[in-house]
Amino acid sequence: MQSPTPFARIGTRGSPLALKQAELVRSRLSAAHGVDEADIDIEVFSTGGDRSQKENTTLSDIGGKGVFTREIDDALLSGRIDIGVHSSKDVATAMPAGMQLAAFLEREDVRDAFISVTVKGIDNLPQGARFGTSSIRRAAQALRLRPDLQIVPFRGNVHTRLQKLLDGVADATLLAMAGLNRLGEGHRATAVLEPHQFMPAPAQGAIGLAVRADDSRLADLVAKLDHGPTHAAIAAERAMLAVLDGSCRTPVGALTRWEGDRLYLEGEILSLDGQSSFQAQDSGTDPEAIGAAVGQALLDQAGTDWLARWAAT
Ligand SMILES: NCc1[nH]cc(CCC(=O)O)c1CC(=O)O
Repeated sequence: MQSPTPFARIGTRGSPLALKQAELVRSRLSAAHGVDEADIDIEVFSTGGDRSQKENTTLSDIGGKGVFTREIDDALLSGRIDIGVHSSKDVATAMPAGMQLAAFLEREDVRDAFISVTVKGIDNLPQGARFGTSSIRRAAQALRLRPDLQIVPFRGNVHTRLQKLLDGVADATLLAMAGLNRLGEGHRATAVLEPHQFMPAPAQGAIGLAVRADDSRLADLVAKLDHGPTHAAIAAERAMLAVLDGSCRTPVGALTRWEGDRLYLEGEILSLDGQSSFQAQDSGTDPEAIGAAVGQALLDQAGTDWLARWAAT
């Protein structure tokens, strides 16, 4: 039911995971501000990333930056909605002028899950097994351990991918634990992967709230939902990604942890076949500075022409 004068209008994609996340944000907003959930509208948008799901395209094919957010960004900037709810890992580092990721809910499990209906782990896959993923990061990480694997394109929402496994389209896949948990499907994980071997995507597992940069009412509204440690970690990971071009054409992993007040960031870039990789790490108290330093250290090792040599075309 659309309220005539909603307290806030939330914009989201329409996948089951995106809707769950939007509903979570609505319930948090309602609790934080003492308003009825019925006074918070959820508006669903189809993004370019959603429309290309049926094709055998990788995310780098469909243009990368902003492909899962553009329609929601436009609605935010035009004032049709007040808050864009995103999986932060799908948000390009270069955001449109006039908007910002202002708040982050507490992060879910950052790790990737290995899922198979036939084997217990990646080591148990038979020679030349079909590994379903359209993520160049996950493909590179899997190929690093198992260069014999045959990577097969695997798109669609979480349930579609789980069904494809049951249908035998691939022998195994990787999915974010965060998405599985939010959908109540965490039990589908065959194994949770060690996050240094399978470093998560920068900002994986964190719901981000985008608002218009000039709107202080909205900034205050979402500030109550912000989880400080998550916000700082995402800032560091995204700052690292920004130095590394910020596109999804290159396999990039990031992992943060706290030791007291000190934030540690580890970063990794891989060649598409996973046979070359570079790692760097730094720590400190300024998230943006840590991220920039790790990104630069990775670039220094890989050489300035790394993107041309390693990027998906
Ligand atoms: N690109 C799709 C996407 N975007 C965010 C998540 C998972 C949830 C999250 O990272 O917050 C997923 C699915 C997946 O990678 O398994």
